[in-house]
Amino acid sequence: MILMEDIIREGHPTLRTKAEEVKFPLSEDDRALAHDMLEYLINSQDPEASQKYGLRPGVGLAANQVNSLKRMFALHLEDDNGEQLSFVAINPKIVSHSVEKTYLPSGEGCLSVDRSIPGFVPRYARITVKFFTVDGEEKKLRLKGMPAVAFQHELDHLNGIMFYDHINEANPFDQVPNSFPLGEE
Ligand SMILES: CC(C)(C)[C@H](NC(=O)Nc1cc(F)cc(F)c1)C(=O)N(CC(=O)NO)CC1CCCC1
Ligand SMILES: [Zn+2]
Repeated sequence: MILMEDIIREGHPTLRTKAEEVKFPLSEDDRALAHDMLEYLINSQDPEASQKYGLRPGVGLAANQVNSLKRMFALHLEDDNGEQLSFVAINPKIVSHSVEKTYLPSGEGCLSVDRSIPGFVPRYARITVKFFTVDGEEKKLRLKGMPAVAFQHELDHLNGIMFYDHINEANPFDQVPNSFPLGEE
């Protein structure tokens, strides 16, 4: 299982390296990695397991964060209707997006960043995404709200981008045009 010591922190070069497309059919190692990443999120959100293993509760985890340059990430979070989203996205892409942007009013954090960095992180408010499941099935989803923000945060990791790269240095709480805080659509 993945523990906090397996999650690399900012300064590690892999966080700034672009990950490579995964080939199908997945190797046993790739399947195991995909499983372990989702398992981390589930464990981290389970009070007993997170307490027992000292896991920081997370809603998303990208392969770069466990020092693997494979284009895959796991998401485990509830959507705006309280539906549980739980999947591993392989070779994910944003195929279209809204003009409007949104941002978490409390700013973003990251399992690979052990400090808090104030500021709004502009994200597309609505995205249409495509990715493959571990079994090679192509999925197409339309996301908004927290799932849309998390998908973009994780996809950034696969491209070596950190959330704070998007914060306006001069005015971290700058509200970019055509944007609204999450939850206040
Ligand atoms: C870094 C951490 C703060 C643990 C963050 N959790 C999180 O944002 N939880 C959360 C936020 C809400 F607004 C509502 C809610 F229900 C739960 C997280 O898991 N990540 C995952 C990560 O670091 N992936 O690489 C960072 C988030 C920033 C935006 C989306 C994911
Ligand atoms: Zn992150």
